[in-house]
Amino acid sequence: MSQPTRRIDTDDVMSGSTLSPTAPCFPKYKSTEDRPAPRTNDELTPLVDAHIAQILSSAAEDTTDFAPSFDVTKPSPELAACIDHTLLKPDATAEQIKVLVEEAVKYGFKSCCVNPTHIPLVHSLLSNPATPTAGPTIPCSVIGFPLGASTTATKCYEASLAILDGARELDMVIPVGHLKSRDYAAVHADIAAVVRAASVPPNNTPLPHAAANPGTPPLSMASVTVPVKVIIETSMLTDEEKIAACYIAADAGAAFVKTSTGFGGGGATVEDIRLMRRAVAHVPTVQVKASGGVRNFEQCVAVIKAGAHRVGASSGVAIMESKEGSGY
Ligand SMILES: O=C[C@H](O)COP(=O)(O)O
Repeated sequence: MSQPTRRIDTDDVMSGSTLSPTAPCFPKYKSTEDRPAPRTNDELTPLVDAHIAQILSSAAEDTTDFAPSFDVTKPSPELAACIDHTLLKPDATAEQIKVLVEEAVKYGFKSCCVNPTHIPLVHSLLSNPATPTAGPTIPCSVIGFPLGASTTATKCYEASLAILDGARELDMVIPVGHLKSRDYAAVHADIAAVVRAASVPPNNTPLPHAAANPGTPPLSMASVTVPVKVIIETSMLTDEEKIAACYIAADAGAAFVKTSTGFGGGGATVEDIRLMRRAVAHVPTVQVKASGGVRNFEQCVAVIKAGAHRVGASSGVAIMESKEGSGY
């Protein structure tokens, strides 16, 4: 069943016509031609079904390991650069977020992945000249987390604010129920809208609250395109639904498909990573992120060999230090 037409359209939020005066910072399209055409269920369903059939028909052949471009026999800076150092618990304190940032800087993790409310703190700590930097760690914000069940317009607003606060990657959760209802158009529209919100054109005016946060990046001076990782919550899906979600995410402009929130009763498995890698292989720019339950070095290497380009983990330090003689 298709979702009914919304009273407040996502594009109204994005164009600032609904939420003025705070919304003018949101992306504006120069013309209607700039907007990607929405996908309909009539259009998407046969494409998704054909993709499911194709991927499942050859799944048994898929046992090959990936050969990462770096040595995975021991922890290394290259491994650290694949890890999103994550703290998403609802009771995370500012002190714990500071420790997360210190650890990320020490090991050179790719990002600090936090809830949006902590992005200003993470950004200001990472951009503080007094913080010694071991690597290019960036702030990463989750969106619609952990249920994915907020409206598309809400996710867009949350994404835009997170970017203004300094987020440079976004991990959004899909509307899982819509996927399971086979309302692929609703899932596609949800992802595509957040991807558009994450592409901020030049000459945007920062929100007043952003201006009040020291260290807020000068979005008014430059455009920024923030990669969007799409969390499909594999623990709730059949293999067919995982493939459908990956196909839709890739079509809607995702940079990554990501397994799990870590709050949905399951996490990353080698089998799911192999399946997701294959399900997005037709769009070579789309990568795979393993997250949820990756607790040590061996598990981390296993998902990387299965095809994960990125690993999200609250156990980043244990991953780097759990191997005997790791040197960390
Ligand atoms: O998105 C990342 C996950 O929340 C991390 O889950 P984890 O705590 O099991 O490592």
